[in-house]
Amino acid sequence: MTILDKIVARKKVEVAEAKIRVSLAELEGYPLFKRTCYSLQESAATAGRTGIIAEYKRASPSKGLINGTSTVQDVVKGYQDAGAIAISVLTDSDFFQGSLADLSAAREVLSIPLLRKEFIVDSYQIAEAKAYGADIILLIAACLSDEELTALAHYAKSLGLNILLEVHDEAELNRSLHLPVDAIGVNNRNLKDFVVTLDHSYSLVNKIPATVLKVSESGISDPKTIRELKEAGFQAFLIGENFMKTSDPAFAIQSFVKEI
Ligand SMILES: O=P(O)(O)OC[C@@H](O)[C@@H](O)c1c[nH]c2ccccc12
Repeated sequence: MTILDKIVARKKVEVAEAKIRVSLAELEGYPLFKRTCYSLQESAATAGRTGIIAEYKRASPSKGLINGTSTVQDVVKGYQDAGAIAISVLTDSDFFQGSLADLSAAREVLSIPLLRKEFIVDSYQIAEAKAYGADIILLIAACLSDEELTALAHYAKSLGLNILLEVHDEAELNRSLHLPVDAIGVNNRNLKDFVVTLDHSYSLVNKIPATVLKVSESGISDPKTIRELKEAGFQAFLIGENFMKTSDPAFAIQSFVKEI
């Protein structure tokens, strides 16, 4: 069993429990459920922004505890001030020490798109994302069938959410090309064995359609890498640990963007 299998198995139990606590009809009545989402593509095209999707990540299965002290609102405000095009907040608790409370706390202080970073296996989680203030959801091709991807993507679009579709290889990309997504992210980290290599980004970038935002995800720690990925055709860069591993992630992103 890979870590991804473990997370997905746990997720199905969590979702079943959540549905008992709060019905879909209740989620649809939450005040944030009605809000109009910010557009990720518009944010990326706004002058003065950096292309960085900056992530609030306390812990991860590959690194353990990354940052146990920096609070979500301080960090995401700092990311926004530094010119991030969007903010990613982990909401998984068991493996990443995140929560939906982190997501809605981030929403309170942000005026740029917010991504619910989650292992989505059920449309209920998409309704939750909307209800807690997300503008973007993540769909991970590695943990969804073609039928699931299609159904989840159409449901997210019906709620006005943006979709970041995550792939790791060409087969996953090919399965995703017909979906109504706003961005395609190439995860440089293999979620099955945690091996990180930027080769995935470089080999897939030209196969991603020009109509979607091209995102390179994970393992980025050097401003020079951003310049090279841009040169190769990427428009956005998902970065978590490199900022979160410092005692002041907001300061870390500010120094980083000066060099890109
Ligand atoms: O911390 P990093 O190496 O900068 O990576 C950030 C982000 O790409 C990573 O957290 C991530 C990418 N895809 C995911 C899917 C689930 C959980 C986490 C992720």
